[in-house]
Amino acid sequence: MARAIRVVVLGSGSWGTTVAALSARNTPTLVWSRNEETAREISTEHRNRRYLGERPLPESLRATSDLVEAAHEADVLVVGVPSDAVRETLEPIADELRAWVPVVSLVKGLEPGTRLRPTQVMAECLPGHPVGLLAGPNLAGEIADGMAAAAVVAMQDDAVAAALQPLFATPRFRVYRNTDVLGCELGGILKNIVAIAAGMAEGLSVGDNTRAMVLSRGLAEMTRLGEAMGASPRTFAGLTGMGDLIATCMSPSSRNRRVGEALARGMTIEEAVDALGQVAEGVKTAPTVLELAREYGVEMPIAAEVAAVVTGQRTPTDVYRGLRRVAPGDEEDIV
Ligand SMILES: NC(=O)C1=CN([C@@H]2O[C@H](COP(=O)(O)OP(=O)(O)OC[C@H]3O[C@@H](n4cnc5c(N)ncnc54)[C@H](O)[C@@H]3O)[C@@H](O)[C@H]2O)C=CC1
Ligand SMILES: O=C(CO)COP(=O)(O)O
Repeated sequence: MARAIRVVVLGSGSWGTTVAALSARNTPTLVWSRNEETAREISTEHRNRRYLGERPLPESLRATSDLVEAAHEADVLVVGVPSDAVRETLEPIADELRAWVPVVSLVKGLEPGTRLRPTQVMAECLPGHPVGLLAGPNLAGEIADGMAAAAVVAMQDDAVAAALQPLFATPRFRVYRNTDVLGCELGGILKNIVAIAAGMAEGLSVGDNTRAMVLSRGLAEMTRLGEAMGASPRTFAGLTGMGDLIATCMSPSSRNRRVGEALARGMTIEEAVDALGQVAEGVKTAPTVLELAREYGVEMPIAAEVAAVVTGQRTPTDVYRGLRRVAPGDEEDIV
C-alpha cells in the first residue's frame, strides 16, 4: 500500500495553524513554527494559544521549529507566513525539498519592493515545483471553531488541484477548484484594501448604503485590475473575489477591517498595527497595488484613498467626505 501523503505547513499563525488542523484530519501533517515554544505547545498541548486561544488542535498534528526537517518531510508544502516573509522562509529550503513537491500559498499580500504575488515569489524560490494557492472567505477563528465554509484550491494544472482537494476538505470545509491562479490570488490580496475602507466606514458610522457602495465599487476596481493583468473577470464574482470581500468587510474579526476602524477612531497607523499584534496585509499592500494600477493604466480610487490614509497623507474623515467630490462615471466601465 502507498504511504499517506505528508503535508507540511510553514507558519504557525492563525491561518497556518488552522489549515494544518484541517489537513491533520485527513493525512499526516507537520507545522513549522519559527518559535520553539509555539511548536512545543502545538505538539504536546494541542493548542496555539497566542493565535487560536483554547481551541483544541488535533492530537495527530505535529510541530517543529526546524525548517530543514520540515522541508525533508513534505510531499505537499503549504506556505502560511506573511507576504514579506515568504522569500526568507523559502530560500533556505530550495535544495532540501524533494523534486516536484506541490506548493500551496495561503498568503494574501504582495512582496514589498518587487510587487510580486506570493505564488510568483514561491516559483522564483522553488523552481520546478507546481505552485498554486488555497483561498476564499476563510476567517481562521470560525473555521477553527468548525463553522461551515468553502475555499478554492487554484492550480494551473487541474489534475494537481484535484489531488490536493481531499487533503484540506472536511465535511464542513468544502474545497472547490479553479485554474485561474492569477484571478484567485488577486481576489484575496485586493479585498484586504477594501476591508480597510469598510473598517473606516464602520468607525465613522456611515450608513449601510454607503457601505454597500464601497463593497460594490471595491469589487469593480478589483475586477478592473485583475482583467487588465490577464485574470478572468468571472473569478472575481466567486468565492475568492466577492466571497472573500464580503466575509472580510463584514466581519468584526477581520484584522484589515479592524485596522480601518482603529484609524477612523483616531489611532495612527503604527498604533493600529501594534494594537492588532497580527498581520493585516492590506496596510503594506495598498501603496504597492497603486503602483500596479499605474503600471496597468487602471483607475483604483478606493485603493488610492486607503493608501493615502495608511501612509498618513489623509484622514478617514477626509476620505469619506471626499466621496461627494468624485464624479460618477459609467457603472459598466470595468476596464
Ligand atoms: N487569519 C486568517 O483568517 C487568514 C489569513 N490569511 C493569510 O495568511 C497569511 C498568514 O497570516 P496569519 O496566519 O493570519 O498571520 P498571523 O499574524 O496570525 O501569523 C503570522 C505567522 O507568521 C509568522 N511569521 C511572521 N514573520 C515571519 C518570518 N519573518 N519568518 C517566519 N515566520 C514569520 C509569525 O510568527 C506567525 O506564526 C497572511 O498572508 C494572511 O493574509 C489567509 C486567509 C485567512
Ligand atoms: O483573508 C481573510 C479571510 O478570508 C482574513 O482576513 P483578515 O486578514 O483581514 O483577518
